[in-house]
Amino acid sequence: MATAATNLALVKPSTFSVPKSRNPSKLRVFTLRCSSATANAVPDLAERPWKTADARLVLEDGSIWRAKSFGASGTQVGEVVFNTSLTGYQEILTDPSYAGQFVLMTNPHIGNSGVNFDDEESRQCFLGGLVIRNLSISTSNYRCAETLGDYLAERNIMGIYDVDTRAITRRLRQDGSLIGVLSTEETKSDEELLEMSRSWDIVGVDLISGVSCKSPHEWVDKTNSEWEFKNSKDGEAFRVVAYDFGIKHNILRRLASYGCKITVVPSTWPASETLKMKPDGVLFSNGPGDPSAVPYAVETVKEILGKVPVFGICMGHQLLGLALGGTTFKMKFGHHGGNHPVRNLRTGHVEISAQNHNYAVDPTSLPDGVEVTRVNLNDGSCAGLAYPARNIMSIQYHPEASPGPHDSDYAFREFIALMKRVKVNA
Ligand SMILES: NC(=O)CC[C@H](N)C(=O)O
Repeated sequence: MATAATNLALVKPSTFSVPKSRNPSKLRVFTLRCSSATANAVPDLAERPWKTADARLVLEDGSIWRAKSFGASGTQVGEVVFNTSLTGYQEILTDPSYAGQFVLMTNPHIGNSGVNFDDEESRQCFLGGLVIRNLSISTSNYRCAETLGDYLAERNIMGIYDVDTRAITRRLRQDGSLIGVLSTEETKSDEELLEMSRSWDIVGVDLISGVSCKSPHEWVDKTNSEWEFKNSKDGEAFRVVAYDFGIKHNILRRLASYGCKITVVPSTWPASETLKMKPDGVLFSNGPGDPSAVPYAVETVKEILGKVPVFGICMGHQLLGLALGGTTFKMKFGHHGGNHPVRNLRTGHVEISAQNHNYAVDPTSLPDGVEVTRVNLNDGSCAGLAYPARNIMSIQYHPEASPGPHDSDYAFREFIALMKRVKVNA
């Protein structure tokens, strides 16, 4: 069993799965403000100068949420998760780890700063859709290139607003993540959408292959460096191979800012090819979905471990946990937001971190020699691992933030120090 760096008791959260047998006797419809009685009292709905509800979010628990659509139209199924970040919706929209999910923002006012060309975290939006309380009626920011609605429509991503996001969040906290269907298609009945939500699942699905790059390439940042937060480079360049399981650009930017030259490789890139490149270190990136659904990636990680220093971030951390012989489990509703307190058990310091994950490593399943270096202070779950004898380090959250506070940036410095130590002693 893994050891904690201090005496702080580690919590082994119990496995949670959404009961598929929910079968409410009747469907419940929720609307915001305008009940059907009030709507009927208005003589001519078509004459209204504002938009009326034209979309539904149907959850697998039988609740139906009437809403207004923006962005793309159509019908889409996904897992609903809530994100507590106050800002940074563009980075959230382009985080590939959200593939297969609808992101519900708990901040009630979204869209006021529009979107720009520099804050993209990947080549496209991979998430299933966006659920918000209030879509800003005006967009005002000197970096703004486009409104949020136009941006989503061009990328064929559905959004809904004027929906009670607080009520849905409370439901998710109580019952756990739920599968839902977003639809603007009036021809589809509530029952049909409910059936869709109940016959779809995200567990056990390989979502990485749909978001990873297709061929290896050198990382060259095209972002205006004005937005980069700087640090003094070490003066020494380290060569890093970064496995793209759905990598966020800011991981690459932050590593480059510490002087690393990075080759990004696809998720299926053989370990033998990576080792032939003789890197100083290997990074296993964040990525969407269930880590136990990608055994090929676990095998790749296994073949690299112990041969070169490695750093795992989020999905990368989970794959490392599996490669070391541990297990992962699905959390009740996961961690998504920029305000998660984490304690570094080596230093005792608390950092406020950016997180986005639904799975976690069970620390009690790990072999001796593996150290739990960090815990999430909200629920005691494992937030970081190290295996010093094999030059392994990993964290369950996002040191690159984007969006979020920069408290955890020092993790990149730790990786640089690890590569340096191994290089000097080689
Ligand atoms: N950000 C990530 O890498 C997410 C990890 C994993 N897909 C999860 O949901 O737990």
